[in-house]
Amino acid sequence: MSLLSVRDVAVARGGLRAIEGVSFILNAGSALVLRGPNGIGKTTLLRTLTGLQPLVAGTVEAAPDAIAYAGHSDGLKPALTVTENLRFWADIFGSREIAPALGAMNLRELAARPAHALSAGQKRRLGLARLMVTGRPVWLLDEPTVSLDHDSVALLVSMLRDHLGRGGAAVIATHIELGLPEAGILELGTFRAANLRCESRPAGFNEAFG
Ligand SMILES: Nc1ncnc2c1ncn2[C@@H]1O[C@H](COP(=O)(O)OP(=O)(O)OP(=O)(O)O)[C@@H](O)[C@H]1O
Repeated sequence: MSLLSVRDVAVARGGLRAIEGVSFILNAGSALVLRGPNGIGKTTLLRTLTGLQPLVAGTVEAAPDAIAYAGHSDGLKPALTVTENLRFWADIFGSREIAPALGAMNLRELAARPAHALSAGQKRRLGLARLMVTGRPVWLLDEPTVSLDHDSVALLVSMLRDHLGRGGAAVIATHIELGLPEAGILELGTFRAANLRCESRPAGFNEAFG
């Protein structure tokens, strides 16, 4: 089942076209890693897919309220504790429980600590745990490993795998090797990008279709 369909998309930032010709289909259980040099337009593409800025060209199809975005900012409420932050977002998204999210990113021991008193990596873990309480199937992640130590990157990958295993999907912009070999890879170059179809398959599944 296709969760996100991106066809011949072009995006722009600051009035300048960043990239164009981006096409991929993301099916349930699949992940796509966006790669490319600084400034090529990975953030711009994710922001556009999320709906934070308009498309320059092309089409993006996803079910209503299917997308959860984790950008560079963790989007935390500094005065609220870890638990209260997750409860806040759970209430917004209509989720019932936050315990799995606390566990997934190893936040139980920090549950009562205000977000302003967390380290950078701990804040990032909380920001990522928020994805789980959205209940949304398509996660768009912009440099999710920033500030994370080795063990926390492993937690993120484990959380991603669980999400994919439950029929979710993810697009991840990252400069590091995540250790998620089942993910497709989209290399972004100036004004062009490879076309991909990402399906739920056990191993690497890059497949050109355009
Ligand atoms: N607020 C802004 N106003 C104008 N131009 C911007 C703005 N933010 C980014 N840009 C420009 O848009 C282009 C794409 O930036 P973008 O942040 O999407 O790149 P990126 O691939 O995510 O980079 P990085 O790997 O450094 O995170 C760059 O040339 C950048 O200078």
